[in-house]
Amino acid sequence: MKLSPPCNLSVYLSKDIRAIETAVKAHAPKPSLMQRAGLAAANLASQLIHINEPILIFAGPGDNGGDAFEMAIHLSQRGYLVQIYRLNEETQYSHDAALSLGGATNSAITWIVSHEDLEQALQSTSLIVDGLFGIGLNRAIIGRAAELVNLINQTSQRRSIPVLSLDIPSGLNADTGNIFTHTGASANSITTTIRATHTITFIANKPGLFTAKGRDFAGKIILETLNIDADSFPRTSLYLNANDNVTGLLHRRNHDSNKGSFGDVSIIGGADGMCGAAILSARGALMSGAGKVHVGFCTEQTRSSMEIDPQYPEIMCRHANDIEFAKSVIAIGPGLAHSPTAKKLLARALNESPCLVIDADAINLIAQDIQLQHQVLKRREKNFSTILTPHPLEAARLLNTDTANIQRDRLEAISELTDKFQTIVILKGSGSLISDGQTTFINTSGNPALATGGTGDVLTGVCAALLAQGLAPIDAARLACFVHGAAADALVDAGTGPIGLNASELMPAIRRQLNQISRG
Ligand SMILES: NC(=O)C1=CN([C@@H]2O[C@H](COP(=O)(O)OP(=O)(O)OC[C@H]3O[C@@H](n4cnc5c(N)ncnc54)[C@H](O)[C@@H]3O)[C@@H](O)[C@H]2O)[C@@H](O)CC1
Ligand SMILES: [K+]
Repeated sequence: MKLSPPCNLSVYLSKDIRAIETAVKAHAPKPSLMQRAGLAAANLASQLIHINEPILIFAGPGDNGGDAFEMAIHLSQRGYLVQIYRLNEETQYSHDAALSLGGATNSAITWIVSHEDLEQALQSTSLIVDGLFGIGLNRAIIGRAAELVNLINQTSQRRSIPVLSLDIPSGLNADTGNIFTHTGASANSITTTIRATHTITFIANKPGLFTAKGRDFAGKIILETLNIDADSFPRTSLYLNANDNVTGLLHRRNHDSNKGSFGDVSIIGGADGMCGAAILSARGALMSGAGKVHVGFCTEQTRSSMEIDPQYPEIMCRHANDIEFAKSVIAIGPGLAHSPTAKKLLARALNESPCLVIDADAINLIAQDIQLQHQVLKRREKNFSTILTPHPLEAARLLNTDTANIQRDRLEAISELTDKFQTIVILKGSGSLISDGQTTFINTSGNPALATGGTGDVLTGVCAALLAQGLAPIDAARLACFVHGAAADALVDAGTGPIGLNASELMPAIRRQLNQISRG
């Protein structure tokens, strides 16, 4: 993969961003990063609202507030009616922020002090700017700051006006995408965060904007690298998974092809009463271009529980025992259940299948059985490819913890999973993570329409089909996640969802995405 930082898909933790800031301050101090950030934010605001419209800017006690002052200076020079509300006026500003405050004080800006004036400004403003806290936030927002956050959120919702967050929505953890939480005397947890319509993020993308709660609070994300020289960016092992870096993973097909050119996929699962999950995976594989697709049903009888998939007779139905595990890409788990037969089939797949996707009940069986875990590890020694696709609860089972602990820091969780199992892992959820243990990608497509039964089974089928078409396992996992999410996005844009979108409707849309990408 040709990706080297800085590019608009690179992602950095806040400690790395601090290091970049330090390097820039040493080598290219002028204009200051705060001045550059303020100018970039003013340019964006100018696109969001018309000249002469009022803007209400909230400035916090740190350098995020400094960015806000710089922005205010530019906007007032351009003729906007700028009003600023400062949190914590006795604060000890940094050198840069104090300079910016000085500049703002000498500009034609209205400083709001009283509660009445603030109420009035909230009623009349066309844009709210959140410069309260950035990557320096280190605890939950409480007290007056929390009141302001709630006022901002309520006003923007009631009046349908945009909220532009500077760097990151105040309250969001830039590294994890979680909201800082405070447990008060009543033991009730307080979580307070700005719900932005736009976030202009400075220097580099932060993971917290794209995973966990980030996508719900950041709105549209605009990256401003502030003209920082490429040499100031360290190497990163964290990237976004987006259209720009998945295009090209799936090649245009040669005319001189046959069904053998695109590989065989066999889905192992569909125990009695759970055929649907395996069928959805098989259809997902078929619609994603696999040459031949089998389902091996894991039933207690010797015969397959279904003779045929009536809607897609192309899918060949067998008993799982009749599948040749070494000869096709195997996806095991959807509807597999926990029977002794299921366990035997999983042990066989781990031992024999060079290319394996492990999902659902197969993950749960592995979580409960140390012997199966050893078998997963042995696959690496044999140079076999393996993709594990847990959702947060399955991930928690694999790591002997609970879902909250997985979601607390999803990047840390996926790193533990790749370390423990030495496989490629897709940690599903908002901002799915994909990692091979060396490089981690945060998926940027998808929406809540995917939060319905069966979509995970489809994803498994898509992964398997892409492996069967010869993609490297990490590329298959990345492309599968991207098209799965992009298909849901396209359907929602067309009005099919988010409410009521189902897994079956997703598959034709995935097929369209794959065809677009292979042409692109
Ligand atoms: N350092 C730099 O060179 C640059 C910084 N920039 C901006 O500066 C931001 C980081 O600035 P800072 O490190 O000053 O941090 P912040 O502006 O995020 O705020 C931290 C300040 O708030 C206080 N604080 C933290 N949590 C609090 C809470 N829950 N309630 C009340 N007070 C709390 C801290 O004690 C500190 O004074 C970035 O996000 C970005 O917006 C940009 O100007 C680009 C350059
Ligand atoms: K902010």
